[in-house]
Amino acid sequence: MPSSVVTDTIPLPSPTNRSNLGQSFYYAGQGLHYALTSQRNFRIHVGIGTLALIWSAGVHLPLPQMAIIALTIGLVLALELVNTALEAVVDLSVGQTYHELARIAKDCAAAAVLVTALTAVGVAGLLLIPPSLAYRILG
Ligand SMILES: Nc1ncnc2c1ncn2[C@@H]1O[C@H](COP(=O)(O)OP(=O)(O)OP(=O)(O)O)[C@@H](O)[C@H]1O
Repeated sequence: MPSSVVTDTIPLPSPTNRSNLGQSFYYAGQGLHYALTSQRNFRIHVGIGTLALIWSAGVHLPLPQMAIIALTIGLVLALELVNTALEAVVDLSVGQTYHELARIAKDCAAAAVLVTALTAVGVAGLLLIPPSLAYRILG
């Protein structure tokens, strides 16, 4: 967690001020903003995902295949956000102290991101390399 994050506790606003739909989108946007500004890995995944989609469009990949690639990118980004949330909760509960369960929780969450990222690379390779080679050979 970045050292700039304020971890002091303050009272929550009353539930009525937190429960409407617009506010829910606002809070989700805040989460996205936090991940984009503080998590280097999240930015890398956004960049690679964008490149994969541009590549897909460049070789005129059919829409269903493009949708599969978009789905795997979304999965990686969503898990990266869950990983960030879990890191925050672990840090909240153990602070700066070493705890074996904290290590396991963080390592497993990081492994979950890694598994989906490797899967996304495999899927993108399978779907993008053949048409890219054909595109190159046929001009
Ligand atoms: N409180 C803790 N107790 C034990 N091990 C910890 C603890 N905090 C972190 N670790 C270990 O250090 C690793 C890195 O944790 P850290 O919180 O620095 O994540 P990070 O490197 O910021 O992850 P990311 O790059 O995804 O944000 C964890 O995967 C875990 O192995």
